[in-house]
Amino acid sequence: MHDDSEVAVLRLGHRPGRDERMTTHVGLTARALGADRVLLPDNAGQSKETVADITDRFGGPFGVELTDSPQGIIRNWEGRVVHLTMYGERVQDVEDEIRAAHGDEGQPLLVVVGAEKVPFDVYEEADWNVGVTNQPHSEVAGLAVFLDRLFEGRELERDWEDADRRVLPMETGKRVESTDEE
Ligand SMILES: C[S@@+](CC[C@H](N)C(=O)[O-])C[C@H]1O[C@@H](n2cnc3c(N)ncnc32)[C@H](O)[C@@H]1O
Repeated sequence: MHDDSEVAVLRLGHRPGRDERMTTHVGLTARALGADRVLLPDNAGQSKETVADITDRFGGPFGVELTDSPQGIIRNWEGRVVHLTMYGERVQDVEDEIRAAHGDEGQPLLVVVGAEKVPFDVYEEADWNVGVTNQPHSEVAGLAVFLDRLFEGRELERDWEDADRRVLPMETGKRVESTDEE
């Protein structure tokens, strides 16, 4: 989140058509909840465009990239790898250790989420396989809870740079203002 070492999110797998919204939402959630960038499979170009467009309008910094070798990213990652999976260790049991590696030791963190079945190699290559509950749900939900635990809520207070527009929080109604008004 720019006050610590890097946090990148890697989306493993993307079924064109079927996963379009989910892959986009992995990117948008990574951005909104404090990751520095998201890496998407190279067949997810439309999701990349949408995330880049939101970043242009609502601010950053946030990076979105395509990769033709998601598993290569994991193998070559210079830092620690967290794989989110319902089969993993309980997030509440390992979050301190992960936070210490990232925050105190300054290790860049790669957070991996799947789509369909995740190859077993990923379970072996990850430093932590982490379950946000051990119940089946979604990569977007798992990612959101994990990032909020990692940052201990600080991501909710962040400022956005180079935004064209900003939402004014309201009890009722919707108000979006142009940042040119300042
Ligand atoms: C539809 S699930 C696929 C589940 C599949 N059985 C597997 O783990 O290989 C898609 C992704 O959501 C995430 N996910 C689902 N449930 C989760 C949980 N309880 N904790 C953490 N991540 C979860 C994982 O990243 C998973 O790869």
